[in-house]
Amino acid sequence: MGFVESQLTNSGDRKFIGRTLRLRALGLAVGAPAVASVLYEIHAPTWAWILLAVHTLLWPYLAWWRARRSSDPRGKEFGHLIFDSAMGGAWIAIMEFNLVPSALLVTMLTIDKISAAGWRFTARTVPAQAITCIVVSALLGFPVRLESSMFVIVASLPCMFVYPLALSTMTFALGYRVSLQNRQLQRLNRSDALTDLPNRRHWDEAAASELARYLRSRRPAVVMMIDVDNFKKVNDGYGHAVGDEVLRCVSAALQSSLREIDTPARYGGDEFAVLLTETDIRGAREIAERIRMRFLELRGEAAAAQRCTLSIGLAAAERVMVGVDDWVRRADAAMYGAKTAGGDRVNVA
Ligand SMILES: Nc1nc2c(ncn2[C@@H]2O[C@H](COP(=O)(O)OP(=O)(O)OP(=O)(O)O)[C@@H](O)[C@H]2O)c(=O)[nH]1
Repeated sequence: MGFVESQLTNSGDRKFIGRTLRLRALGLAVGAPAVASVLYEIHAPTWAWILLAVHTLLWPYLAWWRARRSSDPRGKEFGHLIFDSAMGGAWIAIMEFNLVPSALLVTMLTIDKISAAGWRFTARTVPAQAITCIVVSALLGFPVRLESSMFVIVASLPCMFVYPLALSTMTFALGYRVSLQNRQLQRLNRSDALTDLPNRRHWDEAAASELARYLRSRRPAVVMMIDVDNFKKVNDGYGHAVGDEVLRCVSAALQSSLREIDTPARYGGDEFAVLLTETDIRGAREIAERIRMRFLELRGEAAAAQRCTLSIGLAAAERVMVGVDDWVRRADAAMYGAKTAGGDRVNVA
């Protein structure tokens, strides 16, 4: 497993465990009064009270400690969830199947498992719950008292309200976090890490829809291809880090010279592309000159020493174009024209 994957898995594990541990502590805190009210009514023996105290106060911390120490915390926590179900079964038997708290316990334990690991895992916990319930009930002589007094119902109220509210709040927070992460991933997928400009894939999509719009409405649009002159010399003479800085300068020159509606992109290596919407060639030439001059101001000493400049080619959208490739090819040819004429200039297809 790679470093990034293992980091993701670790952080996913931590979140999963944090969530199940919080739910366990809360479930036990709100469930304990309901169980205690039944123990009080049936004059339960001391061992039952001690078990309730240990289970409520110590078990959440013990589970947390065991999960933290384990090399497979997620697997450990799945084991703890099965133990929770088993204990649920034991408490139902000890409470002599008192209707309201028993039903609440089964419901809480079931939704808890479904939200943590889905139906398949939940089904696996059922035998544990059923077996402990039967065994403990048999040990106690199968006592059954199905009804619930008002006292027990009132003691069960926190469990009825607090737990579902907490669970739905946590589920919402989880969904919200996932949607934020998805948006972030989408953004990363569409941008270039070095320059923070859109990447080629994003730009190609934008150019394709702009060309379709031009063919329908005839509203002008221009593609600008930009290549850095003598870039290799900066890389070779000063190292890639300085080369990277020059590429960031191109990005800064673009961002400070373009309008909101234009789409710049890192097209690859030291080549950049810009989609200028609602712009004719005359306007595009002005913008290109602005970018060229701005880069000269920003480029830094190393780039200046190596005469690092911009060669820019422009091509307006035309009816004969069959696709974006055609459009880019023309702008590229214009850009090479600028380069062969000495660089540091703007050339129109
Ligand atoms: N620092 C840096 N260099 C890169 C990156 N991507 C590509 N390059 C380098 O950019 C250079 C581009 O090569 P050329 O286009 O031949 O360089 P040039 O000196 O500008 O050549 P002309 O365009 O003919 O002027 C290569 O040396 C690549 O290794 C990058 O992300 N960072």
